[in-house]
Amino acid sequence: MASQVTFIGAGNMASAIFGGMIEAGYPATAITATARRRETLEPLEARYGINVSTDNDAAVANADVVVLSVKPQLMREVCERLRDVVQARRPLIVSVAAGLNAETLDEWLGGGLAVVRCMPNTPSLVGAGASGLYANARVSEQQRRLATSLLEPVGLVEWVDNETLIEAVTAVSGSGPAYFFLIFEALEEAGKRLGLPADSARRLALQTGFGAARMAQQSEFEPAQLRRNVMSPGGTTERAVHCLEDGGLRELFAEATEACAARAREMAAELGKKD
Ligand SMILES: NC(=O)C1=CN([C@@H]2O[C@H](COP(=O)(O)OP(=O)(O)OC[C@H]3O[C@@H](n4cnc5c(N)ncnc54)[C@H](O)[C@@H]3O)[C@@H](O)[C@H]2O)C=CC1
Ligand SMILES: O=C(O)[C@@H]1CCC=N1
Repeated sequence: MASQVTFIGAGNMASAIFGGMIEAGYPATAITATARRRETLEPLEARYGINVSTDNDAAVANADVVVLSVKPQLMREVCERLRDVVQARRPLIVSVAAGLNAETLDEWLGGGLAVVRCMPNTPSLVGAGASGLYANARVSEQQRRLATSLLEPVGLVEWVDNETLIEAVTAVSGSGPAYFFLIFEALEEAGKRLGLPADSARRLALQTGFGAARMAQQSEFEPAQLRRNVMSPGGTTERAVHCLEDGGLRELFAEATEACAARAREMAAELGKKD
C-alpha cells in the first residue's frame, strides 16, 4: 500500500510536488494537503482528487510522511502546534523550507525524528525541477528511497551528505531559475535593441536557453567544449563571449551565489534563534 503523504501548506511548491507524484502514478487518495483557508484547497481537491483539510493535526494523525511546505517564517508556529501529533505518530519529516536546518525543525517538533531537508526549485511545476536532499542520522535507507520517490517525478534528485551543502544547492538550483529568467529578460531586451520584434526576441531567447540546456544534458562533451564549438575562431560568438568574460560574468556568478548562501545562513540564524 502507498505511504500516506501529508503536505502542510498547499502552495506552489507543494502542488508542484504532489502534482508530479500523481502524474507519475502515485494514488491521489494517499495524499493530503492542508492550508489555512478552504478556498485555497477546493481547486486542488477538484483538480487532483487529493484529500484536503484545514486541520493540520488531523491531516498528520495518519501520515507516514509529512512534507512541511509553508513559508519559513511560519514554520516555527506550525511545527510547535504539530508537536503532540507528530510525537505520537513519528512520521518521516520532509521540509522544503529555505534556511531552516534539520536540527531546528526536529527541536520544534519535539525531537528524535527522522528529518529530510529538501531544497527544490520552481521548474518542478513543469516536471523539470532540481532538488538537493539531506537526511539526518535517523532517516533509514527505506525512508531515503521513499523521499527520492516523492521528488523524482518532478525532476532531478541529488543527495548531499553534509547539511551545509544545502546552502550551495540553494545558491545553484533553488534560487537558480531566477538567474536564468534574468538572462532571458536581458537577452530579449538586447534582441529588441537590435531591432527584433519583442515576441520574436523572447521566443528566440527562451528556445536558445532550452536548447542549450537540453544539448548540454545529452552531450558527451562538457559545457566548456560545447561553448568552444559555437565560437568559430575570429567569428561572432568569440567576440560576444569575450565581452561577457571581460565584463566579469564568472566573478559575478561567484559573488551572487556566495551572497545567496550567506543569506541562507543568515535566515537559519534568524529563524532558528532560541528564545
Ligand atoms: N518558491 C520557490 O522558488 C521555492 C520555495 N521553497 C520553499 O517552499 C516553501 C513554500 O513556498 P511556496 O510554495 O512558494 O509558498 P506558498 O505561499 O505558495 O505556499 C505556502 C502555503 O502554506 C499555506 N499555509 C500558511 N499557513 C499555514 C498553516 N498554518 N497551516 C497550513 N498551511 C498554511 C498557505 O495557504 C499557502 O498555500 C517555503 O518554505 C520556501 O522556502 C523552496 C525552494 C524554492
Ligand atoms: O528566495 C527564496 O528564499 C526561496 C528559496 C529558494 C528559492 N526561493
